[in-house]
Amino acid sequence: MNDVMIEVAHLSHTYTTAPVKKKALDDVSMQIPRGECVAVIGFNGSGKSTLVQHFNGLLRPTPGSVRVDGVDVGGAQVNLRALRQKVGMLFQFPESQLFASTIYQDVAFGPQRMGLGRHELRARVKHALDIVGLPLQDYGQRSPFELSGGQRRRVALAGILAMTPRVLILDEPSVGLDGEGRAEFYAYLQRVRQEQGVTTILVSHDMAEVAAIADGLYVLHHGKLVMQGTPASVFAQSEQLRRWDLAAPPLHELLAALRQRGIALPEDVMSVEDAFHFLQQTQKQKQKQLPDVSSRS
Ligand SMILES: Nc1ncnc2c1ncn2[C@@H]1O[C@H](COP(=O)(O)OP(=O)(O)OP(=O)(O)O)[C@@H](O)[C@H]1O
Repeated sequence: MNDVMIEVAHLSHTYTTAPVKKKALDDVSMQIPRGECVAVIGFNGSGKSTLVQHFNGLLRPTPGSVRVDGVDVGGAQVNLRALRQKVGMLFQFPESQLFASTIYQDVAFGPQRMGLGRHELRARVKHALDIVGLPLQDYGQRSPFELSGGQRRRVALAGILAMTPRVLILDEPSVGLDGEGRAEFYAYLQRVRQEQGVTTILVSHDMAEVAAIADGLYVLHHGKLVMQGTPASVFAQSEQLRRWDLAAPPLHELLAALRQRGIALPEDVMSVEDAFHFLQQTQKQKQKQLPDVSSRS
């Protein structure tokens, strides 16, 4: 099996509907590995949403190409329905798109249109609601409108999971949630990744969030892909990021400042605990190397 889930080659996109033409993507090429969680970051208007809308066929690549699981999504033969089943997309404020009178009906809406039998449909809805922590027996017959914002967003996520996608795109999934709602949402997202091995693409402004969850980052600036790498390697470039109106999370700023002052923290040191452990080990090694003056008399 190919290790690349999404392959973008020389993709550009110009909106022609606005009063002035707008080049939103400019010759972007990238390869998103299968099963990883990656994040697309960049200042407002840098092209993040435009890029990910190419992954499920909402926008067609002209010029350039996008292949999802080996299939050219711009090809004349592409089956858009099958593509959207494979690539689930959670838009910003997805809870505003809930419409059915029960949570069951809402989550069942997508898979119902796939022509599944009643038992398979119910099993899928049950599994999806279990994953997001809203068990069918407790929540299935309730109205989504009785739930908190964070819970409603999880219902929307369950609606996508019930389609068993191989790729999950989340556009600013935590915007508008309070701290607890965010933490809960991300805990369930981690579970989705562990249980279903979906390739996850996150569009986010929240750098601490992406540092905590993503395996890899892609940085867009004025429609161009200007940097890519692990969160540690990208956030180590804090001066460069500032030029693109981005800021590394405070913890990474602190680690970068320590490195600049000569403390040789390895790149995989990503938390206060890691840094503390590393410094403690270094201290111990130094002490071992010192001559033991106490035994001399
Ligand atoms: N439908 C559209 N018609 C015309 N211009 C558009 C359209 N959608 C986006 N744009 C413009 O294309 C550029 C990229 O927009 P896009 O939404 O992809 O950026 P973004 O990085 O996702 O922004 P944000 O962080 O604000 O959501 C922006 O200048 C935007 O104004």
